[in-house]
Amino acid sequence: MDGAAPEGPEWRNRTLGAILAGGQGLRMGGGDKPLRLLGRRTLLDHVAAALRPQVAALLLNANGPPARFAGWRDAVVPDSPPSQGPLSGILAALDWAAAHCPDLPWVVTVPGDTPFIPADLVEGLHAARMAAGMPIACARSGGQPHPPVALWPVALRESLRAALARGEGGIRRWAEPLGLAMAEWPDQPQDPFFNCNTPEDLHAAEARLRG
Ligand SMILES: Nc1nc2c(ncn2[C@@H]2O[C@H](COP(=O)(O)OP(=O)(O)OP(=O)(O)O)[C@@H](O)[C@H]2O)c(=O)[nH]1
Repeated sequence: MDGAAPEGPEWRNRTLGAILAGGQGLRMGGGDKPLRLLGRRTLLDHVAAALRPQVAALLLNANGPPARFAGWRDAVVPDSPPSQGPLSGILAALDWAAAHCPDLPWVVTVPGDTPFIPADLVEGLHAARMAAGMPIACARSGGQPHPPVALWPVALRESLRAALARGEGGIRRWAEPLGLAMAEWPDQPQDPFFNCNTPEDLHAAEARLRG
């Protein structure tokens, strides 16, 4: 899809990271879930610290006034309305990559509430889609897929736009017919894709952080 396949760390130079923070966070009590504190840092800071070394550039997909992310040093990119869940954020990231980063044909998305993502996430997703000969790769742990944690070719953005225009909002409903490879990580002793949906999840993550 993107010509010759670079090896190993070179994927970093071909991939944009996008942190998805466009949801309402209702189970957490509403507001910006990624701005909740986990230890001394926000969830967003944890995700960014883990993802930034793996990508050439980073953006934050969030809706509403960007001023609340005042400390965020990279782009804040809203959905193109109407928002239809995480796929709208994925499309916003693909469009931003096409407009601003012509050298980056790939986007990796990670939700802003998933603070323990693996250090080899981007490499593992590229390896999985190449091994399967498929255009998209999604993270899986303990047999459980995590569709918002995935690798997307920028070239698929018109297909995604058309799916959203048809009102097809599910990630797997759109991605599976195109070819969705699974990249597996162990979920033991701890799941790297644990996400914080509720205050109780946040307490569990704090206990995990303390070791
Ligand atoms: N861009 C965008 N992202 C969304 C939207 N809805 C959910 N997401 C993102 O999709 C991922 C998974 O979302 P959930 O945790 O299920 O939803 P949430 O709105 O964050 O939380 P709840 O309201 O508690 O369900 C998170 O990264 C969300 O930020 C949306 O309408 N637009």
